[in-house]
Amino acid sequence: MEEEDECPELVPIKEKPTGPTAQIPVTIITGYLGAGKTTLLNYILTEQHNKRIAVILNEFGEGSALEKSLAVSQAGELYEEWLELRNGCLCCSVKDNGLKAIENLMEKKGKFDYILLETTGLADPGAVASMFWVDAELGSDVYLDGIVTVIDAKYGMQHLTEEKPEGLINEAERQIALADLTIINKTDLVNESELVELRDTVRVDLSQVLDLHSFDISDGVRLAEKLQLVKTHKPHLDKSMLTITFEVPGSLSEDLLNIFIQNLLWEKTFKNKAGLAMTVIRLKGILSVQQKQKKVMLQGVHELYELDETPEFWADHEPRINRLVFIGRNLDGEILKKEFISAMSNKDRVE
Ligand SMILES: Nc1nc2c(ncn2[C@@H]2O[C@H](COP(=O)(O)OP(=O)(O)OP(=O)(O)O)[C@@H](O)[C@H]2O)c(=O)[nH]1
Repeated sequence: MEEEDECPELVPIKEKPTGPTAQIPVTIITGYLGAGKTTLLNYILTEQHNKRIAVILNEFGEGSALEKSLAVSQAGELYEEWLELRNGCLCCSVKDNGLKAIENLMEKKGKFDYILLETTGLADPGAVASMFWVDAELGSDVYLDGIVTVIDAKYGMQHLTEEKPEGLINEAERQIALADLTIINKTDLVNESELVELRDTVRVDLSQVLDLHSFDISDGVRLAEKLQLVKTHKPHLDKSMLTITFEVPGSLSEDLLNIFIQNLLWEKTFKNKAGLAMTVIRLKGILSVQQKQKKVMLQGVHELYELDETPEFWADHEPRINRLVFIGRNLDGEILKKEFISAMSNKDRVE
């Protein structure tokens, strides 16, 4: 056949096979803390009915168990299987585990049409992506299809322009620089000129990597080299960013809860032992609120927060336990927990 004449007889292993043995595309979904990655995932999972989609989460540090349950309670049965990639911080050492997790998943559940991998808000997607090209050499079942970066229209500029301490990279910037596709989310929270400003900034950022993409096409440079070009030797974790989680039993007064959250997010009233104000960038919780039969979800991003009843009832004998996750700077878990308990017992005591 004519086509066969044109093809070399031996197909290199890195060529994508087609047909039933085709590799499974992996899309990395990245974006800063609270940008809307999970919201996007839920949307994709709801929209795509005829595909088997596996979702893999790489959550940050100790918060993983709770974050997992938060996502599950949002998406219900859509998720076929949960994988907690142990190290939390994928960008450092989860490399092997990440692929292993995918392989285990496929072993257990059969092949998927698509894999979505949500990184943590503080991840360097370059490190996540690199695990796929390393494995591509070994003839993996999966290949990296693209990196999608979700940007928060309201806080994206702030994240991008944040001055990092010497030697640290700005995660938000890197997430955008490595994106194949950027999605500006939460446009309802900004006006037209704020949106234009962000769009222009992101475009400028993108132009810095457009060369890499074109290089990619003209010279057949693969992702490996592309990543090499944008590789940084700087340490990529901002150690001042901490995750605090704690649990407090009882049912909370909604009024006192609002006061506590506002003091924390708006007034920045609480200080750590060094006297520095605790700054929370991301806040999540599953709470028991007085007079509410259903679990209440707390979601906070910088100064914005919402308390929403979930569809899930507290079971009859289920202990009412409030679980909270705080991600931010200058946080002290002990002090924060003490402040929380004290704020909640201010008037209506925590039962
Ligand atoms: N106003 C508004 N809020 C949104 C939109 N998309 C998401 N949110 C809210 O933003 C908050 C964070 O959304 P998530 O999807 O959990 O963000 P995330 O990027 O997965 O968060 P992390 O994984 O913790 O980094 C939630 O309270 C969402 O309801 C939007 O388009 N408009």
